[in-house]
Amino acid sequence: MPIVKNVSRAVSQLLQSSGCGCGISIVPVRCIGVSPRQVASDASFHSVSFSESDHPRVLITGGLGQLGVGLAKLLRKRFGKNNVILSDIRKPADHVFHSGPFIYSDILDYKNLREIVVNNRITWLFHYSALLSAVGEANVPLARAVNITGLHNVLDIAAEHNLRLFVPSTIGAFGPTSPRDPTPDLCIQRPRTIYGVSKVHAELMGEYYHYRYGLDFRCLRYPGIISADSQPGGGTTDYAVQIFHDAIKTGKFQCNLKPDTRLPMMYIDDCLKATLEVMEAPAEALTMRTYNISAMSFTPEELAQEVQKHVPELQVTYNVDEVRQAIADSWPMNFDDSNARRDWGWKHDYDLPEEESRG
Ligand SMILES: NC(=O)C1=CN([C@@H]2O[C@H](COP(=O)(O)OP(=O)(O)OC[C@H]3O[C@@H](n4cnc5c(N)ncnc54)[C@H](O)[C@@H]3O)[C@@H](O)[C@H]2O)C=CC1
Ligand SMILES: CC(=O)[C@H](N)C(=O)O
Repeated sequence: MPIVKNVSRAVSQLLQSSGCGCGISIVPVRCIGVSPRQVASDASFHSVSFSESDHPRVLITGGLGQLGVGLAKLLRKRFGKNNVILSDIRKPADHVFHSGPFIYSDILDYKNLREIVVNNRITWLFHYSALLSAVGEANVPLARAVNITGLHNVLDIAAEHNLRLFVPSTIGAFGPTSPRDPTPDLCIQRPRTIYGVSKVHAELMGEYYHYRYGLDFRCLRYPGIISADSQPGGGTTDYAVQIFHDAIKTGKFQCNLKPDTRLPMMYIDDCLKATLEVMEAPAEALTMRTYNISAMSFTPEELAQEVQKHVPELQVTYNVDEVRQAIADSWPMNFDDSNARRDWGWKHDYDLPEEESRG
């Protein structure tokens, strides 16, 4: 039986790692011989399998965002510090730079990305670069370039060099015409953000490359991720991270979603655990290449109440951002992840207590 810790535990852990000193010590394939860019449409493909006895050599793109540094830490623990390279177009903080290999990589630069993969003998690629939902709506051309053109570069390089490729998708890959409570793996997907459209595109392209070229593509649709020691990158679910920082720093939090907006959420440790597990799952266990994963679902009001148990003086007000609210209202409220649980044994560790899990 998995240990299901309730969200209070997660909240308390989040608050502790945020650095607050209040009473409760809250411190707040197969492979193709040539690139799909060069391949003739009638080409046949052969299989070259990745040697499982070796540690993978890992590259993480977009690794300086909310999730990448934590992923690198987890993977380095498992595969060794020097086998995991973080990359981004931003300058790393000192502690990140000194924690293991870091390299500049712009995913829009195909040749540079290919050079990094070849020179470092990369075998697994975690493609985290993206513009998230809210920032994507504020700059659609850039989001289209990074999320779609960048993905094409990554797919081609992964197929050409026989990489195992992980690309995260999101609850944002669904839209107002999808069933929202719960949302199954296979259903109507007509998102209304460039972010969502680009993620549906990524799911379909990855699956197509899998069937067409034998690319070992693996994809999880993440819920909103909550974390304490990393900042969110401009998404609709950012409030659920910001509340911890504000609770510690100012004791005041202004929420940009309505108090009763229910969205699927997950604690970062569960998210990173699932990511490693699906990458390590034997290929024959995977009946699909894109899976929903789920842990808990809550509203801003419910989360605020939970945080107030630890920081009773926290004042919460609501100032709704219409763009984010419209996005949230079109996203799933609860996620059905039964396929992930059946196929590769997914289990979350952090949850809401039963009686609080539904409004
Ligand atoms: N954080 C969350 O709640 C969720 C995240 N995801 C997905 O997980 C992945 C990682 O998410 P986060 O870390 O939260 O994102 P983030 O927005 O915090 O970080 C994305 C990173 O991509 C980098 N980037 C932007 N343009 C780039 C380029 N041209 N070349 C290379 N890097 C570039 C940015 O510098 C940034 O560090 C994304 O693909 C996101 O869609 C999915 C669902 C939920
Ligand atoms: C759920 C996501 O994909 C992301 N956090 C966002 O809100 O855009």
